[in-house]
Order: sequence, then C-alpha cells, then structure tokens
Amino acid sequence: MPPVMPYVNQFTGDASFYPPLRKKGRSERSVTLHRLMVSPENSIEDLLRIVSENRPFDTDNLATAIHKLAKLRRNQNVPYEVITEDPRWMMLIQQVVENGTAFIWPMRLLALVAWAVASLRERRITALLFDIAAKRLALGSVPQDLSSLAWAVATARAKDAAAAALLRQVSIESTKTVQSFGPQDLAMCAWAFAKVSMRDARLLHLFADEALEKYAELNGQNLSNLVWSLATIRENHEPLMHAVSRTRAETIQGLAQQEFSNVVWSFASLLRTSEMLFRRTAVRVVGMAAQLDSQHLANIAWAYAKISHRDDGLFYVLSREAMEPERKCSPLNLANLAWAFASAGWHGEMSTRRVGLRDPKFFEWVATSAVQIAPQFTSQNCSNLVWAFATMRIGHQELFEAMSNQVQGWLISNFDPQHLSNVLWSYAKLAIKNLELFDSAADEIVKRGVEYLARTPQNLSNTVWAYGVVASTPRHLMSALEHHLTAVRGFYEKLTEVRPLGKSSRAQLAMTVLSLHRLNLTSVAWHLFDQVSRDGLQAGGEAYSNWLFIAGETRNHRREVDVFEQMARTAHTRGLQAACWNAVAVRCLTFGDEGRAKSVLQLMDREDLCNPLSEVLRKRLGDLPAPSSVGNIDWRRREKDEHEWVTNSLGFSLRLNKIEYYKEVGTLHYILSHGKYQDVPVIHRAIEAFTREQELWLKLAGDEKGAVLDKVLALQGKAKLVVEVGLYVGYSSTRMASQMRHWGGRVISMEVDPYHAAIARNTIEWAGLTDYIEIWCGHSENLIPRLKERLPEKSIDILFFDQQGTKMHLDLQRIVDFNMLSETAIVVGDNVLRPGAPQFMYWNSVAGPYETQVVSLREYKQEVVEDWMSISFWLPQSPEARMPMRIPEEVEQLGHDTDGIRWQSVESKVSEQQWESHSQRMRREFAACGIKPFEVLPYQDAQGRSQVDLRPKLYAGYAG
Ligand SMILES: C[S@@+](CC[C@H](N)C(=O)[O-])C[C@H]1O[C@@H](n2cnc3c(N)ncnc32)[C@H](O)[C@@H]1O
Repeated sequence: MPPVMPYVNQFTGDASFYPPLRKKGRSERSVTLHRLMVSPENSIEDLLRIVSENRPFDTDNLATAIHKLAKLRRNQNVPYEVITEDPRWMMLIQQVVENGTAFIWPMRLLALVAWAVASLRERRITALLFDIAAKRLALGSVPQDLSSLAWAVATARAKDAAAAALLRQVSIESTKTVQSFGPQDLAMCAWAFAKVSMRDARLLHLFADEALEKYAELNGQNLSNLVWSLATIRENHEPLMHAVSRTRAETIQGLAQQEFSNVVWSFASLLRTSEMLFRRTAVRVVGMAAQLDSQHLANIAWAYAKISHRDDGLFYVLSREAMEPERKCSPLNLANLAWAFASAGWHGEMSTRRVGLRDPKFFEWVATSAVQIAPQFTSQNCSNLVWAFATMRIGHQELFEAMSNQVQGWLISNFDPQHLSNVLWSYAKLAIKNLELFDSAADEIVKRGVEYLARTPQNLSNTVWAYGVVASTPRHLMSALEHHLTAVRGFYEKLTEVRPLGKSSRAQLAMTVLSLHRLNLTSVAWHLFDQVSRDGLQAGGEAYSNWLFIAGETRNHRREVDVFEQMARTAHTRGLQAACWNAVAVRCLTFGDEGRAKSVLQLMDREDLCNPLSEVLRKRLGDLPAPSSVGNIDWRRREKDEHEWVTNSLGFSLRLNKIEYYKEVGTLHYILSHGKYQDVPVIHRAIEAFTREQELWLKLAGDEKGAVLDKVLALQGKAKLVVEVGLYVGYSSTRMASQMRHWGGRVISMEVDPYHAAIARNTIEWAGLTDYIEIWCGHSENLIPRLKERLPEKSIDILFFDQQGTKMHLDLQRIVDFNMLSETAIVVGDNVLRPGAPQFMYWNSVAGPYETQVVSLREYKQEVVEDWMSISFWLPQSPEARMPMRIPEEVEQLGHDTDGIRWQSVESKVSEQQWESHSQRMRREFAACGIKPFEVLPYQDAQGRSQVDLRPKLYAGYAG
C-alpha cells in the first residue's frame, strides 16, 4: 500500500506564519533586529551571521531566528546538519535551555519553535519543548495551540514518551474545546495524530462529527486531510465519508488536484466504494493529470485498482502521463503503478483472480525505468514490482536479473518473510529458474528458521510453491520444511485457526499440498490430509483435487478412496454426499476392497442415502441385507442469490454456497431416475431433459456438439485412444466411449474438479463404461507428463480440449513435444470463439502444422450467441511440425482480454448482449490475426437430430 503524504500548505512561505512582530514594550533595537532577520533576501549563512553578531536578543527574536532558519532549510532543501552542526545554532538552542525561554514564550511562539526544531530533527531539545508544552497546555489553550503542537509532533515523527505525553494532553484539551475548533484546526490535528500513528479513534470521530457540523466551511484540503487521517488509522466515519462521496467536487472550495488523490486513496484504504465519487474524480483527474506529480498518479491508480473500479481510459491517461520523459518516477511510484495495473479489473476483495490491464508499452516502460534505478529499490518495492510482472505474465529478463541482484543484496541483511515469499513466487510464476536466488534464499530461510517464514501461512505456502515449480530442492531447506510441517505443526495450526476455512486458507492448503509432492515430500502432503480428516474439515475442492492427483501419480488406491470419503463426509448437501459415497464404493470395488465397499453401503443405509446406483453396487456385492429404503439422489435448485451464512470461529459471518454443485447433482438425479442402467442414449436423453425441463444451462457438449464428436470419431476411423481435458459430468466421454468399446478403444479424461470427477464416476458406472473410461484427477498441466510416462508415443488418436481456451495451446504443445499424437490424430477444441481460444486458434489455423475447420454453433441451449468448435487434422509431415510454437503479441493480448470476460462471467453476470458482442469482436479480431478457418454449419435431419458434415482432410503431403 502506498504511503501518502497529504498535500499541505501550512507553514509554507506564507509570511503571516512568521512569529508576529509585537512592538509593545520592545526596544527599538529589538524591532530593528526582527526586521533584519525576516528580510526575504537572507540566506542561511546571512541569518546565522546576524544571529552571532547581534547577541544578546529577546525571547521573541530568539523564536524568530529559530523558526526562520528551519523554514529556510526546508525551502532550500539542504541537509539538516548545515544548520544543526553550526556552532552559531548551538548558541541559539543553548539560550533556549539556559534561560527557560520555553516557559516564557506565549503558547503560539512555543508551538512555532517546537515545529521549527522538529523540522530540523533537532533531537537535543524537542523532548524538552514537548514536555514543557504538555505541562503548559494543562493551564489553558486555544485550538490553534493544540493543532500547532500536534503538528510539531507529527513533523518530528517522534514517538518517544515526551511526544506521546504531549499528544495525550492535546487529546484531553481538544475534547474539551472541540466546538471552538475551526476547520483548519480540526484537519491539522487529525492529520497529525494519524501521521504519528497515534490511534486515538475516539478523538478522530469527535473531529469528524465536528467537521460535519461545519461542513460548509471546510475547504478541499481540510476534507482530504480529515478523510486521510481516518483512513490511515483504518477508521470509517460513515456520515463524513458519505457526505464527501456525495459532494460535487466543483462545489468544494480549493479542492486541488492533489486532494483528489488523497480522497480516493482514503476511500480505497477503507475499502469503501463510491461509484459516484470515483466516476466524478476520474473525469477531473483525466482533465488535470499533467499537473499531478508521479506520486499522486501512482496513488490514484492504486486506489482505483484496490477497490476494483475499472476505468481503462483513466488508467491509460495515468500511465501515459507517468511515462512523460521529463517526469521522475521513484521506485515506490513505479512499483505502485505496476501493482495497480496488474490488479485492476473485476475481482472482489475475496477473489484471488486478477484480470489486470496488460499494457505492453507501459510495462516495458516500467521495466526499463526500474532497471535504471534498481539499486534504490527497497524490498517492498521490489516485491510489488515483480509480483505485478508475474501476474501479468511478462517475464522481462533484464528487469528480473536486476531485481534478483537487488534481492540477494537485502536477503543477506534482513529479509521480510512476505517480501521474500512474494519475490520467489513471482520468479516461479514466470518459470525463471534463477537457482542462485533460490539457493541463497534457502540458506537464509534455514538460518532464520522456517518458523520465521511461517508466521503467516501464506508466506510458507508461496515459498513452498515456488521451490516446487522451479524444482529446486536444497536438502537443508527440505528437511527444515519437513520438520516444521510434521513436528512443529505451526503452519497447519495457523492455517486452520479460523474455521470453517475461508477461501484463501483453502487455496494456500491446496498449493502447499501439491508443492510438497513436487518437492518429494509426499508423505508430508498426506500428513496434512490426515490432520484435515482428523479435524473433520472441509478442505475445499482444490486441495482434494491435488490429493487425488497425488494418489493417481503414486497409484495409491487407498489414499484415493480416503480423499473421496473425506469429500463425502464434508459435503454440504445430501445429494452431493450420496454422489461422493457412490464414488467411494465404485472405487473400492474396482480396487477389490470389498470390505470397505460394504461398510460404505451400510453407512449410506444408516444415513438414508441409498439410491439406484448404490443398490446396483449392493447387488454386485451379494450378501448385504436390503436397505430400509431406497430413494434417489436428493436434489433441489439453488434459488437466485441463495446463500447460507455461517459464523466462523472468530465470530465473523461467512457467505457459504451450501447448495453447491446443484446443477451437476441435479443432472445425476435425472440420470438415475430417468436414465436406464447401462443404456447410454437414454442417459444422454435424461441429461438433455434435465437442461430442458429445468431451463438450466450445462457446460457440456450435448446435441450439436455431440454430433460433431460422433463425426470426428467416424472421420478418424477406429480410434484406440481419446484423451479429453474436461470430463465434467461425463456426457462427452460416455458418448465417445459407448461407441469405442465396440472396437476396443478407450477414453482418458482429465478433470480438475474433484466433485465433477465424483459425479462423473456415477454417470460412467451407471452407463456401464467404467472399464472404458479412465478418470485422471488433477489439472491438465500436471497430468500431461503422466501421458508420456504411462503410454507409448503416438498413441493419442483424438484429443478433445474442453478446458480454459487460453490454455489450450500450451497443453497441446506439451503433448506434441512428448510426441503423443498419432500420425492421424485429430484435435478438437470446444468454445474456441466464446469465450475464445485465440492462441490455440492462431496456431492450429494460421501458423502451426494443422488443417482446421470450425463448426459454427449457437451455444447449446443458448442459441442467441455464436460459438465455434474447432476440428484440426494434425499434419506431422508438414514443415511447420518442425517449428517451435510462436504466438504474436497481439494474439497474446487477445487471449488476455478473453480471460477478462471469462472471469467476469464467473464473478458477476455477463449479459447475452455482452456475450454476443464479445463473439462478434472475437470474429473480427480473429480475422485481423489471419484466423479465418473453413466454416461448417450443423443442420437437423428428418428425425430432428443434429447432424454435421465435416470436411475430410485435404492435405496430401508435400510434393517433392
Ligand atoms: C466444459 S466442461 C467439460 C464438458 C464435457 N467435456 C462434456 O461435454 O460433457 C469443462 C470441465 O473441465 C474442467 N477443467 C477445466 N480446466 C481444466 C484443466 N486444465 N484440467 C482438467 N480439467 C479442467 C472443469 O472443471 C469442467 O468440469
């Protein structure tokens, strides 16, 4: 978070702030000396000379001299020592101490001198002056004295006992006289308390109440300082914030450009959104960006990003203004700007997803500017900066080298666990294997102890993840981690302190589990699982998925069943519980563990969860008594915005979606009640009936898309192996496997969501296809190497991609690199226009070794919006097959925009019109990048069934 220095013009060159010339009772000499001192032509040296040549002088002139010296230094920005180490200055402060002047000065002069010595960092007498001021305040004061003295403490940045005592006294006196405070005093006093982090919330609320009373008299600077003070100590004063958010900027007198940035910064710090304020401010900022300094530009960007107020136009103006060659941008500003761009977009406070504004020119500018001043980067700036680049997936080599040197510099001295783990995470995210950096970080972590790193569990999970990704396993670090996670248990205790687990704890657990396996600490990953199941915790889909992945990798059947069982025990709805228990029983039977299968079925009976599938399994087992009752999978729709609130162990309310997976559980309910056992067409009709009757949209390849898959199977011939990424409830896999079983073919389907995998287990078993479909649980990125390990080369005949479109090209390339595609392989991609798969489409229809056509469909049951399914013949003999994949930047950029709308559709609603205009835009942009594949339109046959006539392969090899 960027620190903000409110714009303050108090005590700046304004002559009225000089100690007033009090003529009454003063000698002629004294008045002349005063005039001599305040002459505007005086330099610091002139003034010091005047001081030494005109001794002795009265207390008024003593105050004037000290104050004027402090102001000259500040205005000329020279080092403090130029004054404080000069013997003539020493003479002045000696005079203050020896004559007890501080007791004689009127309060106003005392406050001015206190400010002056504070601004000179003159520690030798600040405590003394604060002490005397505190005592004198108790005898009576006016608001101006109080605000000036508070200001002096803030200027000294003092937090010692004398400063604290003075502020306490200011607080006591202010409370008594707050009604006589003017707007300026309110703002100054509030600002000063916040500035030294004196968390006097009661006093600030009092000031805010009073400010509301005098709202019409407040100017822009007062307002911005007040809200800034509240934000700095994280106090929300609803009525004042509300008033500020409603006030039209042009009606506030003296609201300068700098104040805009302070106001939005304050709102963002308090996570208080105000659509109106942010919209209006954006217009003003765009109009006056040229007058803002870089810090304000960065702070404004930070504020808009923090509360997810997306305004691409504003960000464009802020960035182009910051990039002006004559501007100077500090490391802090660069880091904050980059952070803001990487964080901008649709993501709730709870979300870990960032869309970001991926502006290549801007990031290039940030990188080159940062490289030039790399040695000035603090650990925090450095960590924010690399985090932003990693989040935007921009691996700028020079920048990352420069920052690595910098990191190793501060690593050695004293690392901050959060900054270090952030940096390691960023390098790993970009797959930058800077082993020197990882080795020196490991040494430091071991030296300081893993406990230090794990004070916040996220630091540990980020670090473990980073080492896992770059496959760096320094032995001393590995054993320290193992010891910490198994014997000390601090990580698990802290991570699960607040129960039920929130989104972030579940994500951390998931990434730690997977990374431990990657680091050959698989037993530690299971140790965490045992703790979770001992405590009956719902660990979240991602963690279960990773444990299932590990069980699959290590062929550990018992563990696989354990995980499904834990999912069943912690599922919120009875329908999902039954689906998971069925999956447990199916797997036990497959692995030959009849004893466990029996006890699961008995448990289902006790819990009244028996259903048609569990009864088929019971019969297979033979000697089990009939259950007391057999129902179906329990199911009901989740109503719009229906959520359940639970209270966690800290007493906070959490919004839980307890009617989870209701569409998928509903599909299973229909399959088991309408679909006939082992009759695939009837099962598919049941799925289609579910979507029709319930008017729900399911993301599966039904109807027309199913017809495309049938045609692909026919075109390819008798495919032996289909690899599918995206199993979901098992529609497409059962559609293909039911045909392939006749010639001995089979399907391997990858699924990252463990609940989808569990539900699909039910569908597949009910369809009688368990022997023809293997489910591989986990993320395709992790599972693809398993293809290479377990199958001969060139064994995939059909590859069906139904995962995130912007990742398809990466998965494809790895499969190709492992030489897994057969000579006649066909690659099918779904949803390649909406939301879109630009990189994949570019490669398979413009530059890569494929011959591609697309079927243009109106998305299944959502006919308004167009989508494409792509069918690509793999051309292993073409010259392009020997070229590495290369995707142009404009296509990458399009991919980034595609993810934006995808995340938006997950987190909030995207209307049909928005989707339609997105599809049309993709079409245009695709064409601009050369993606203009041959298009096929499906049709209905006489029986009303969808049909599609795909074009056979044209390529016949290269002559010569
Ligand atoms: C569109 S659905 C698949 C529909 C299915 N092919 C059908 O037609 O019946 C996408 C599924 O892919 C899964 N998924 C998404 N990305 C994945 C990935 N990278 N690896 C494995 N599964 C993924 C999702 O959890 C979801 O269940």
